[in-house]
Amino acid sequence: MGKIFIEGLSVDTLIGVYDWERERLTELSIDIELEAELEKAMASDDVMDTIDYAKVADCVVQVGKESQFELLEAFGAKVMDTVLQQFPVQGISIKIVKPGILPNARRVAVALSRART
Ligand SMILES: Nc1nc2c(c(=O)[nH]1)N=C([C@H](O)[C@@H](O)CO)CN2
Repeated sequence: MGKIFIEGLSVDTLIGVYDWERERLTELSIDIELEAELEKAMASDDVMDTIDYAKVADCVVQVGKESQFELLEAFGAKVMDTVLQQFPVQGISIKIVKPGILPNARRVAVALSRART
């Protein structure tokens, strides 16, 4: 078993509770941690034997393009379910950062995780 990380992935999506947030896209920054079996790729040196992090990143960007959630929590659930569906990972943890949304905080974030059942 091993881990693959994608850090600071920029994802534009329609998200937010308030009317003004639903008039434009918001740029989120997402950290992703994937738990996966990496022994085969360690031996073969072949990208076909691992989780291609470029494909995971494209998948998450696409989820952002297609979704219109109010809450970071609901968006995060969709991201995790989609990655678990499309890639042979054992588990996924994500941190979704929404910068500059509160006047008195640099950023807000939620951290979520799911394991394959
Ligand atoms: N736990 C959460 N709280 C809030 C969220 C959220 O996604 N999760 N979102 C909002 C608004 O959309 C925020 O971006 C602006 O205040 C408020 N609280």
